[in-house]
Amino acid sequence: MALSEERVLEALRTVMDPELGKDLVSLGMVGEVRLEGTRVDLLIQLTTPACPLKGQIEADIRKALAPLGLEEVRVRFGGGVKAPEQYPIPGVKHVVAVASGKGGVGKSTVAANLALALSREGAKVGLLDADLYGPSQAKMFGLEGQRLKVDQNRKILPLEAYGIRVLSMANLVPPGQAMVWRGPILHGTLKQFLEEVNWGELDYLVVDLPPGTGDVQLSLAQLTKVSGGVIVTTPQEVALIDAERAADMFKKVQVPILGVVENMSAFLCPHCGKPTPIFGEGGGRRLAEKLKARFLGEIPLTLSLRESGDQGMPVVVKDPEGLEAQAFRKAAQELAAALSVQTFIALPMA
Ligand SMILES: Nc1ncnc2c1ncn2[C@@H]1O[C@H](COP(=O)(O)OP(=O)(O)OP(=O)(O)O)[C@@H](O)[C@H]1O
Repeated sequence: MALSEERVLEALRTVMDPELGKDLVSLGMVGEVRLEGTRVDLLIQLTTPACPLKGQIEADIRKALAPLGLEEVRVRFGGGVKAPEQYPIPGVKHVVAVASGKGGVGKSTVAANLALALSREGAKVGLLDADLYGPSQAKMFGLEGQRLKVDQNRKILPLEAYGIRVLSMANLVPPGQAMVWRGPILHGTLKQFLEEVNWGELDYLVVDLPPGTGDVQLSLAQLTKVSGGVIVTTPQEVALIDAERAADMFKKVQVPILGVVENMSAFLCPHCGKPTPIFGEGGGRRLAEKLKARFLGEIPLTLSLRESGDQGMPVVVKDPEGLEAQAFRKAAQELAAALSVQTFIALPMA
């Protein structure tokens, strides 16, 4: 049988997306097939630009096309499969809310580094610091004291740092000014952050929520479609109980839980590298099992992580090859995978 683009497509129907368990053609991932003689050029649109399985997909494509006897197979990847739903913030494909039950478990640190790790995987990312009571992202990104500007349509422009867009309440009010938020004002402020900001085109808008299960969580879910929530906890029993409450809150407002990140899993000694499980072991994984959610990974407790946050350069940027950055990269890939599963499997296809 002569070579044709149809035959190539037929062969691609046998290649499954490993996470989604459906073939590339039915998922709408085959963007372009260009056959010139015995060479073929393919554009594969990934369901998420931070797809951890590119390598495997490419290998499976090559295997499926081998019987056609092509001389050359070129595979390019894009990040543009259209999600089967329209999202209400213009240009923003996914809103991912990061929550914790208890304060001080490192939620903001995890949100910042996850956002940066997603961006390093090739995604366009924004970070909204919705921790209105104690905004810390401006400091974490070295953006303290910078004022926000507006565009020609009078929309707020987020600040840029390390390749992502960051918006924090800390850039709207003078440092040290006490903030008293009452329900309606808080709701209005969050609404403004979501609707009157020129976020541009984003694959992910990561929202750093205040700790606990309060008004902001509720407002966020009312104001926009949240694709999913991430729960940050330490392995400690008390933190786990509160984390479960944060998860319950997501369920109440119908936000699917994408996964659990365990922070401060074990202290890594900066001298000998020996791990010490200061807050216990395995709690995050157990919580994920209980919630029937994905365990996104463990982030160690290290001096370098604490210092990098205080210095205004998160560890994923400061030491991209270090153990901490690797842990965040893995968690970001798991998160991206969880999000494509829930976008393309849980929701009906368009
Ligand atoms: N894995 C870690 N290793 C070392 N230090 C960490 C780690 N995670 C967070 N920290 C440090 O712990 C402190 C609290 O972290 P962070 O502000 O991220 O917590 P939070 O849960 O967002 O707090 P809040 O409840 O105030 O919003 C910070 O000084 C941060 O640098």
